[in-house]
Amino acid sequence: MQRVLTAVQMREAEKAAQDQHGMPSGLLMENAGRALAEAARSLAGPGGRFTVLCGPGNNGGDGLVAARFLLEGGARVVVSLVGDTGKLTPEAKRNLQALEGFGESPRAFEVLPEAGPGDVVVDALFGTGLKRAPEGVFADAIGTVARWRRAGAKVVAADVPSGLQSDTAEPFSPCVEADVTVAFGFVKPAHELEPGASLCGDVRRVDIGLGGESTRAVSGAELFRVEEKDARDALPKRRADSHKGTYGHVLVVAGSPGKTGAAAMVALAALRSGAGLVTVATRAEALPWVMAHSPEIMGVPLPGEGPLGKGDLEALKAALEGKDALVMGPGIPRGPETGALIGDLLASVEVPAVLDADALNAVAEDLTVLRRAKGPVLLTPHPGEMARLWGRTTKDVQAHRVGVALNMATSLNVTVVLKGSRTLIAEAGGRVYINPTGNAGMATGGTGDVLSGVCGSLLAQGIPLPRAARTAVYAHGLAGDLMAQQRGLMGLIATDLLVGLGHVWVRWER
Ligand SMILES: NC(=O)C1=CN([C@@H]2O[C@H](COP(=O)(O)OP(=O)(O)OC[C@H]3O[C@@H](n4cnc5c(N)ncnc54)[C@H](O)[C@@H]3O)[C@@H](O)[C@H]2O)[C@@H](O)CC1
Ligand SMILES: [K+]
Repeated sequence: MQRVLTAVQMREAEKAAQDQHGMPSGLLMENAGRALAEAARSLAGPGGRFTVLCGPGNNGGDGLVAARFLLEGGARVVVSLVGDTGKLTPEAKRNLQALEGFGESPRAFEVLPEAGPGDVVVDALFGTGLKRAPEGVFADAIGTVARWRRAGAKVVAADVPSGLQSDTAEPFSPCVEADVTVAFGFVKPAHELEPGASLCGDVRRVDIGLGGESTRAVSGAELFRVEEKDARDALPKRRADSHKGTYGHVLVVAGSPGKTGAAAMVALAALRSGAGLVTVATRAEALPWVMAHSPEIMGVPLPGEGPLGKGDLEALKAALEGKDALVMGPGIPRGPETGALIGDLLASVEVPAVLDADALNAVAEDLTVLRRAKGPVLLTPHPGEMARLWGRTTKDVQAHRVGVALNMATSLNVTVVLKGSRTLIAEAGGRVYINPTGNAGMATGGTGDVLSGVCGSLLAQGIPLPRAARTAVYAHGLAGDLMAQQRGLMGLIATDLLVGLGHVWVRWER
């Protein structure tokens, strides 16, 4: 799986490469600059000119190396050192001298020739060392890059587009918008999380001699990007001599009059993701409507009326007998006792449980009920539900997605799937996974119900948390990506994902 490193972890990786593998830091910069030059060359039109803007830190040093390689290849190159040249890092200074040895002296960026179609601008102003919003001459330089890009020039960013905060993926104003970003050694949160990811353009990660996955960074949360192989390898093999009992029985507690479709989508997603059997438990008045959606769905009526409460405990415990996973929440009738009911239920059974939608809103009133759970628990909030769980605004959640998901997972000892563009999967104790699949077409009612069904299905088939959650999230997003090719982002609806899941499994079963 691909590691995603923070700025502090990058420095640790650099130090480890020096101490453990004897890599001189100058060689790391040399490798970074050479890869940057290659990327720049790949974007240029015939006869295009290269403009390299270098800042005062090591990011600027990478730009100076790139300029030297471009010159060596015979390209037309102009270089500018932006800011106080007296503050250059020793490594950048050495590369400035080497560049001058090639006969190219940096100029003030204000006097550089305009760039347009066929030309390439190399943005090496700031990388992971950016500390505050770019101002003065730096802001002017970033503004100039934007003007050149509007005129048709391509922009390649060294490591991180300048102005983008590497650890949070939040841009300062102004911020470079790149066509290609060359990520040195490891990808960073800025490349993988929104809104940063959209500002990076096409991200190309290159090895520069940091020692790959063997370099263990220790500080802070461990971040990873979910890879397709990881998700695919988690799937159980369907053996020829297996039967429906081999693949688990999911109990879905979902639906109410007016929301029977939610229960049906959970159940169908579970069936379409390999579970052997799926039973829906819901109020008697809603049950026939849920079951009418598909003959494969089995049902158990919950006696009583109105919101789910403590009076439903015994019926739910009975319904859970012989089941391998529970999915609870989409479309349930919620009342003042629903949170306590969920707490009592989780305290009395050991099956893995997925809580979604109104089950999350119910436990938000008293999160401590989750601490009594006997089995593994997965929460799948969207940002609004997470805001209720955390007692803050949705905006706060979105601004601190990694930290919020990780804190919730660790403090409650559960796995958390925080939905949204680049869904996060956080496990108790410090690991957060970033999912790369999915698209804006999936911002439509019911896609969350489908996800909770896939999660429950994989859990029932014996894939443990948090791996089941990673696999489900990846597959669900990929289903959306494949179906968007047929429906368009505008036309995609939740039940399309049930078809899309089929395409995912075909692709992975090959
Ligand atoms: N860590 C590694 O292993 C490697 C890092 N390399 C490069 O080094 C970069 C990090 O270098 P640095 O730590 O020197 O950081 P940067 O080059 O990103 O920038 C740091 C410099 O900019 C100044 N600065 C920060 N924000 C500013 C602002 N808003 N206005 C004005 N000045 C500001 C700082 O005071 C410092 O002088 C990486 O992004 C990468 O490009 C590469 O050379 C290869 C190896
Ligand atoms: K940069």
